[in-house]
Formats: sequence, structure tokens, C-alpha cells
Amino acid sequence: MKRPKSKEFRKQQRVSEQEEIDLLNSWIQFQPPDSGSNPMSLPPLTKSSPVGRLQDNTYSRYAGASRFEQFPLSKKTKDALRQAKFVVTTDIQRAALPHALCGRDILGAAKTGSGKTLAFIIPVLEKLYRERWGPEDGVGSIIISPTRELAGQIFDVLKDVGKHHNFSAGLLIGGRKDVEMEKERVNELNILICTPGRLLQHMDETPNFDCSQMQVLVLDEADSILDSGFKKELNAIISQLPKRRQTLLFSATQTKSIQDLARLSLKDPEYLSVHEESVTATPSLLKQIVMVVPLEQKLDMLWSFIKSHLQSKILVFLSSCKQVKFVFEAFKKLHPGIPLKCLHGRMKQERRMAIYSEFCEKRSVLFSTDVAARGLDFNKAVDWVVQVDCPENVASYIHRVGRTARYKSDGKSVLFLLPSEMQMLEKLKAAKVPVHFTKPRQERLQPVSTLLASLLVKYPDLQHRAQRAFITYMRSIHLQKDKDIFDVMKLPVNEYSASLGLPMTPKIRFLNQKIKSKVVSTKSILVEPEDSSKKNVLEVSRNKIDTDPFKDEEIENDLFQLADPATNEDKVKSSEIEEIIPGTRVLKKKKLKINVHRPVGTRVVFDDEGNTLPPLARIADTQSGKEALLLDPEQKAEYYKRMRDDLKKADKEDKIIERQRLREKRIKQKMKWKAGNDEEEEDQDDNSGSEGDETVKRRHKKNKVYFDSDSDEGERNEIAGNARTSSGAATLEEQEALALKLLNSMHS
Ligand SMILES: Nc1ncnc2c1ncn2[C@@H]1O[C@H](COP(=O)(O)OP(=O)(O)OP(=O)(O)O)[C@@H](O)[C@H]1O
Repeated sequence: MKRPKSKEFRKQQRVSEQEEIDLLNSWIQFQPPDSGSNPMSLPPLTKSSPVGRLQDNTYSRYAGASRFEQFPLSKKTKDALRQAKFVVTTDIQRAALPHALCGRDILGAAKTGSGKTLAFIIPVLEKLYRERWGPEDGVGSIIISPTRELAGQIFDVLKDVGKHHNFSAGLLIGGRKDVEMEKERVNELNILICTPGRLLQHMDETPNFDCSQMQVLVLDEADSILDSGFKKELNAIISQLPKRRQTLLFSATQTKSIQDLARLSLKDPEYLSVHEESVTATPSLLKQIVMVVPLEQKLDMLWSFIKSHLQSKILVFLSSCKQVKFVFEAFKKLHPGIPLKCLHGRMKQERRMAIYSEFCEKRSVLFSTDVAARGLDFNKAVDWVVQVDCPENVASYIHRVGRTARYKSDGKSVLFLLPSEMQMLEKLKAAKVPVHFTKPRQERLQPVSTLLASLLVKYPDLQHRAQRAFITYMRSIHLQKDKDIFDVMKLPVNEYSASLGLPMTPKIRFLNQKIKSKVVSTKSILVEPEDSSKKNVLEVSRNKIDTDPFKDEEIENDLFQLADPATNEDKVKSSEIEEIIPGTRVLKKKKLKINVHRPVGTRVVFDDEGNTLPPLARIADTQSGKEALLLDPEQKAEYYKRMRDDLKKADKEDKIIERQRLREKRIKQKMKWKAGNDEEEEDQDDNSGSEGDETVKRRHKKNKVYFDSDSDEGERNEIAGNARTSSGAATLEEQEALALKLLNSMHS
């Protein structure tokens, strides 16, 4: 009984769909926007204006319309938009939709969080609908995103707005294990949302993968995809796509390179930069602060910031995976009183997605590489974006801060600049980014470096992470293109290393050890005795939240003035900055000093007060008064011989432990590798750490060798001071006992 009825119903539906499509086509063609015009300049229709086919067989104007219902869109799309509470268009939607619906190529630029996703999702759905695209037609549209998370987010929007359509869509991103299943199904999918690497993998490996009929190509974050990082992949992809297609490019920072665009063979593209006339390049509700923070104070500043914003959702950008891992692990051990998370390109895809979703839902701090810099629209607003490391350029800055203050909501951001990076301020100003330059409140800083030093003593793994974080940071600065801003030779290497809690500055082999450390103000490093560190940890976490060096009212007044180091009352000269901001590592009474420049292999000996003793003083201890000064030369020689023997013995023991540790590490890594665990690839280059696509991993593999050597360096540094001796086959327990003994003897 039901069958004929449903057949009839389907037929009826087909007829009414065809009628709707005919109407839409006539409507679109009746009064298309002039080529080269920006529909934003047209007066909007009133809310009560008649829409669609009018009585005199004409159609209403849709160029310049400001409500979705006024556009020639299918009922299915309009219903979904209404249900998702999308009623009024944003500027970029108002500008782009009329041209896109006419089938024109578009190069669209609009501020972050201004609704670019809908500006391309709607035309994709409408084009395929009007073409009556079905399962048998295969791939009709390809949407490319630079990161997996962003691809996932676009997929969610597509599912939402396209829920009444019958298209099949697939999310093709790297890091997913079900690639074989994907290969079986990919030809049945109508809309592909993908990262470049995975798409290329299908083009290369999937039998009969066919996109020769595809209609619309979209590049979200187009400038990033057209960038040299994805050049090869994109060229290979484009070469397999039909020339006759519509191409839509969107980004908050658009490419203007003719060369880039030529690769895409755009046809008379419409350049729509809707906020070009705007006074600012960033969202108007975004309050932006820039602070000069010396490298060795960055973690103190970050810690203080987190401690004073425990009720906020904070996104923290660091320049490499290894830095993210180190800061996350170290701060987690210090229990700041707010959940901490981390996100970087070396994590398993499932975990990345889970962390992304958790951060959408909960108040927390997310430490991230640039993998979260573009496009992500965290569900519940991000309160603060903190850029601990300077972004590589202004575009990157704009995308990072754009994770807050999205679509009518407000937000705040703070950028830590090194004194040597002050040029960035000029560049931001030139790019119409309104930043407020402010000085950090030194008296309210909560130093964390000494706590880190204690943690590193307690957790050798963390020390390893700190070394890697140090090396990758140095390398990231070394590799930055903009040498006006980034100069590795200007970095206070030793102070920075000490601020991470490292007892010694790791060697930086890639610089051929050319870095000369600037005048080292603190020649000694501070080490807390273990129990005192515990006490300090507790004290820090108990600290009151009322010490906020970033108080918001400070930035309210002249937030929208461009900070001008030359005219601003906070006139900044690098030399002055160093005066303004004293070193953090102020010696405190009870702290112990260890001379980091002591000869290799020298043991540090402490007196009852906890002060370090030079070797002779140790002998003097056993003598009294003047006698101590008149030491018998023979006695002295004998003492030194004994000491050398002791050291040799200790070195031998150290060496055994270290070899064992390295062996275990290698075995562990092998097992991990065998198990196909692609997470936590410790020895890989993660200098950018910002990519989520496996293509990018491939790209980085070249560097892997380079970084492996850096890591070796780190390892060597860790064991610096230990003489090389033959290996002994001690058991793990014995090694541990030995290590414990050595540690105790060092601290007793
Ligand atoms: N017309 C609209 N009405 C209400 N909300 C909208 C509208 N268009 C988009 N939004 C919302 O605005 C937010 C930002 O949109 P979207 O992520 O598309 O911005 P974007 O311009 O792509 O940002 P980015 O440059 O960072 O990628 C989203 O939460 C989205 O749901």
C-alpha cells in the first residue's frame, strides 16, 4: 500500500524540485550583480520587500540582500539555515553569495570570525542541488583545508546546513586509520572535505578515483594552502582537476600573488575584500596587548598570567611541539588551579579531535602550536589568546588572535615580544592592527623558573623535554625568514636555558656553536632543595588571584590607538627595556648557587648551610685556622689524586647509567614504532609543529635527520661531564640504586 504512495510522492518531489530549480536559475540570471562590483555597496532590501518571483514575472534583487531568505536559495538550504538560527548575513556572505551563486570564481578576504565558512558552503550546496547531483555522479565538490581540525569543523557546518539535502559527504584527513574503507567509498561521495595530503593520497592510490566531473573547488585559508609549504601537493591536485570548474578562495589574509592565482587558473575572479576600508585588520571587539618580555622571563610571565586568569578559557601559542609538550608537562606538575591541555601536530588524530572538543566545552588553558591558529571556531568563546612566542609574520598574528572575538563576541589577546623583536610592533601597526603597548607589572610576577629547576632534578624526563624545547626554540628563531625581527644571535642563551630550569645550557649544534652568549648577568643557577621545591609549589598554587599583572582596565583607555614606540608614552628602545625589566632570577637568601662553569666532571660539594664549597675549602674544612692555609704539598697532591680516582669512579658509574638509559629508550622507541604508534615522535623535527596533515609530516621528514642530531646533542649535553668508560651489564634495579646513590651524594 505504501510503496505506490511513496513512489508517487518521490515523483511529485522530483517535479517540485525541478520547478524550484528552474525558478532559482531564472531568479539568479534575472539580475546578477555586475562583475567587479561589491554587493555590499548596494542598499539592503527591507525586511518586508517581496522576495523571489514577483507579480510582473520579474524577480527580486538579491545582490545586496542582507537576509538569507532574500537570496535565491533552495528551500532545503533555507530551512536548515533558519533552524541553525542563521538569519542575517555577515558582510562577507552578503558580498560573496550573489557572485558565487552566479557561478563566478571568488577571492574573498574578510576578518577572522566573520562567517566565511557559510560563504562557501552555501554556494557548494546550491550548485550541486541545481545540477541535480546524485550518488551516481561522484565527486561534485572538493573543499580543502590546511589542518585536520579545521576540515572537521567545516564538515560539521556542512552537515548542519546541508542536513535536508541528499548529498553524501566525506571527511578525508590524515591520521585516520580507516583509509582502506575510505578508498572503497570515496568515489560515491559528492562533497569531499579534506586536507591536501589525504586528498593527494587518494588521487595517487585509490583505484578509479575520479573527480573529473567536479564542479566547485574551495580553498579555505587559501593563502596558507597556496603557500610554499603545500606547493607540491596543491600543484599535483590541481593537475588532476577539470579546468572547467568554479573556484572559491577564502581567507582572513588573502594572497595577492598573481603567480599563486595563475596556478589555480581562475576565470575573471571577483576580488572581495570586505574589510579593506576598515580602520583595523582585526575584529573590532578584540582588545590586543603587546608586552616586552625578556626571553628568560617568558615562562614566569605565562605562569603569572595563568594564575591570575583561573576562570578564563585561554589559548596559548608556542612555536614548536616540543615547547608545547615541555610547558604543558611542567605546568601540569605545578598544579596552577585550572585544567591544562595541549594540542600539536604530533598527537594521534583521535586525541587531537578529543582535545579540540574538550577545549570547546570547558574553561581551561590550551597550549598549542599553530595547528590551532587558523579557522578554528571554539564553541564557547575563548577569553584570551596568549602568544608566548612571536608569530612568524603579521598574517600569522592575525589568525592566532582571531581565535577569540569571533562573530559579535569580544575577546582579548596578549603578545609577548622579546626586546629584539620590537620590529614586529611596527609591522603590526603598518598592517592596521591596533595593539596597546604596555609594561608588565614586575612586582606581580610569580617566578616559576626556580620551581622548574627543582622539577627537572626530580623528573629526568622533564629535563630531557626542557632541553628539546630549548633547542627547537633556538632553531625556530634561526629558521625564521624575517631577519628584521628574529635574530638568534641576540638571544640570551644561558639565561633562557636557566629559565627553563636547565642546569646547563645545551649545545646548539646547528649554529655551529657560533652563538656567543650576551653578557651573562646570572652566572650561577639556582637550585631548590627538593622539599623546599615542594613547599614552593604549594605556595604558588595557593597564591591569591588578586595579583594580576595584566589587569584589563589598563588596556581600556587607549586600546584602539596604534602603539607607536616612537610617540607612545611607553617609548621603547631595546636598551631601555632591559633597564625597565630587571632579571627574574634574583638571588634569594636560602637558595644554593652552583657554578655552571665549573670544570667538566667536578662534583659540587655543599657545606652545612647549603653553600657550595670549592675543592680546597673542603680540605680546609678538615683543618683549622692558619693551618689550613699551610697545606702540605704532598697532602694536597694526594688529595687531588684521591679526588681524581673518585671522579673517575663516579664517571664510570654515570656512564653505565646513561648507556642503559639510552638503550632502554631505543628499545622503547622501537617497540613504539613497531606498534605503529605515530604519537609522540620524540625525535622528529617539529620546528613549525603547526601542521596537521601527513603531507606536512612527509615534508618534515627531511629535517628529521637534522633534528635527530640535535636530540643527540641534547642527550650528550645531559651526560656532559661524564667520562667515557666501558659498559657494564648492570640490571635495571642496580642502575636505579646507583642513580639514587649518586643523586643523594650530590645533594648531601
Ligand atoms: N550569518 C550568521 N549569523 C550568525 N552567526 C554566524 C553567521 N555566519 C557565521 N556565523 C558564526 O560566526 C562564527 C564564525 O564563523 P566562521 O568560522 O565561518 O568564521 P571565519 O570567517 O571562517 O573565521 P576564520 O577566518 O577564523 O576562519 C561561527 O560561530 C559561525 O557559526
